[in-house]
Amino acid sequence: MAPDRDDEPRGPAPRQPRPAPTHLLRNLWRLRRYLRPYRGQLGWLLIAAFGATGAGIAVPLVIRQVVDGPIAHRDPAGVLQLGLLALLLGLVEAFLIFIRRWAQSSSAVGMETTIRDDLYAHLQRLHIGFHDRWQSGQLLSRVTSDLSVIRRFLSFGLLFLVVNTTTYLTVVVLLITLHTGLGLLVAAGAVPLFLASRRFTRAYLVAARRLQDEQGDLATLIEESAQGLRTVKAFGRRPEMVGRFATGTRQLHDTATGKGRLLARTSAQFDLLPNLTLGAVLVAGAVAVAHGALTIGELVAFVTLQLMLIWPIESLAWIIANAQEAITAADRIHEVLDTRPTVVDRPHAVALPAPGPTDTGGTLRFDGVRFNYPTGPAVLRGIDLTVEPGETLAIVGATGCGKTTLLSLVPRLYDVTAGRITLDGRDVRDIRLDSLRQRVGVAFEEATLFSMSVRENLTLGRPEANEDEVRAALAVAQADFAYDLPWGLATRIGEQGLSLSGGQRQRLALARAVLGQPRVLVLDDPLSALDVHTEALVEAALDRVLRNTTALLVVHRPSTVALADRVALLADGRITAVGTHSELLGTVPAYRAVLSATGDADELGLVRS
Ligand SMILES: Nc1ncnc2c1ncn2[C@@H]1O[C@H](COP(=O)(O)OP(=O)(O)OP(=O)(O)O)[C@@H](O)[C@H]1O
Repeated sequence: MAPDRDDEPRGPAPRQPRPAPTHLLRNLWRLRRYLRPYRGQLGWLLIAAFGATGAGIAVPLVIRQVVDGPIAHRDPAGVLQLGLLALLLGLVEAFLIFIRRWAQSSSAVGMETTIRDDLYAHLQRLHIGFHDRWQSGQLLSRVTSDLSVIRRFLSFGLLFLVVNTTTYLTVVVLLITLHTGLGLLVAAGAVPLFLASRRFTRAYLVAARRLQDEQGDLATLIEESAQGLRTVKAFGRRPEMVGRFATGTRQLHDTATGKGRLLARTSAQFDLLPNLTLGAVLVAGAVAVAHGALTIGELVAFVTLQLMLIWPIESLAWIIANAQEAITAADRIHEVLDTRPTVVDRPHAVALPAPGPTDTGGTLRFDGVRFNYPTGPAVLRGIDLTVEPGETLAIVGATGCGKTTLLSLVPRLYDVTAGRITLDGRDVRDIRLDSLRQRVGVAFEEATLFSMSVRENLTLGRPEANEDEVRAALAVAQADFAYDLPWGLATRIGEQGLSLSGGQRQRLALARAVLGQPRVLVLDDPLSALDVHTEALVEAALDRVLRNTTALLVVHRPSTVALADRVALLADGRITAVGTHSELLGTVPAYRAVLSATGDADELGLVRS
């Protein structure tokens, strides 16, 4: 529904103003494309469903024949004949129900899988800005519980809606044919049914959406506390977290109870109605039989047929509830599917030629680059900077001045708001994203590892890397410890790499960045978690890699500045000074102030000498 929501404020789950029900229905309708591959199966499903219903409806008509014919005329052979026909109809009904259920389950699960795959692929395509704003629990609940709701509706709710409505209309028409007055009495029951359904639909829609949103909030809370478990325990905040969770579950409980009560109230009304009309029909039917306006066989057939209306009417509340949940779930899913990725290939974007073995880094240039996050003030207000091929440029600046942001623009995790960044003279937006990201190796301060093997983590961006390249990358990052893990590089590391130390994670992330010698390296304080000794070893090894690579390096510690050929000072969204470390140390007091705030005087002196 919302086409692109980049302008929305950052915050908890993006919540939508309540859209009109017709608008919501459209989102459910749009999912019909997922039904297309199952057209054949669905055709069989409908034929089987209608056939089974037809066989069921025919049984009371056979009963009428039995009562008014062979039984009235004491003809045992006729009873046997019609009895066998009723049995046959019963068998046909059972067989068709089996076919329906079989077609139903395989097509519904298939559709759910396809939508889930599409949703996940779309989430991967979406820009970082989208993920900044959306709680992961809200995404998780969409990919899991919302899709299950839709599957339930497509496999049961929708089918029963069609079959039960058809059954209802067919039976009512048959009842009117059998006896107009009694038939119209039954048909009149549709009016209160319609009014109650309308009221229920409106209220249930709101409750269903609220429950789904709250489930998403709770999933976020679980995910956050699982990830931050160490912090929570270390600060002794367990009771608070348990309290927060209890508040969330209480809220969810109240909404679910309210929703359940709404359904129970309406179901009771729907249960009452067919029984009231049945009572009225029995009394009026007996009178009609007494006056000879109806045969006993017709009354038996009438009542048996009327009994067939009980399930369609009683199940109506459940079907409406299921449909409302599916409508809101489809709406929530389209909130994601309708968000267009903003960082995409431009129409004429080109792939860069494959780098040769003797290639060195390319020229990286920032040209009047400005950037602000959608909801914040300008972070970068006009950056002009050139990093020559093979040069290493360190970015130094006070905390929060925009160093990480500046680095994120190179592999296009975000796009510049104004100005441009070029690689060998070509705007990075004119380079195909996959090609650009192959050329640019990245390691951020927060080393993100996935719950897969060490090797898979290392070769994430370069699955084709061979054993020697992996070994070389691990050597640069001083991460040979990976070979000593229980299963070597095949060792599966826990979620977020939590089974490793911070320094080990950081070294693996650095190895991943340098794997395959990318032309441009973007490193955000890549050595911050290392001890002084390991840092020195990594620096020595990294120094060799950096000679052939254009590198942009965020540096907090003076010791890491040693890796850089030149340093740029970032302040107030601009580059206020560029030079060698010793030049800036001698001539720019702001530079010295920033570095002395992060490193000790000895370190400063060490680098100066
Ligand atoms: N995803 C985001 N959405 C909105 N604002 C953000 C986002 N990420 C960072 N910011 C803001 O942008 C500014 C620059 O952040 P950035 O992380 O680039 O600074 P930094 O210089 O790398 O900080 P540090 O040295 O502490 O790592 C900060 O004011 C921060 O609050």
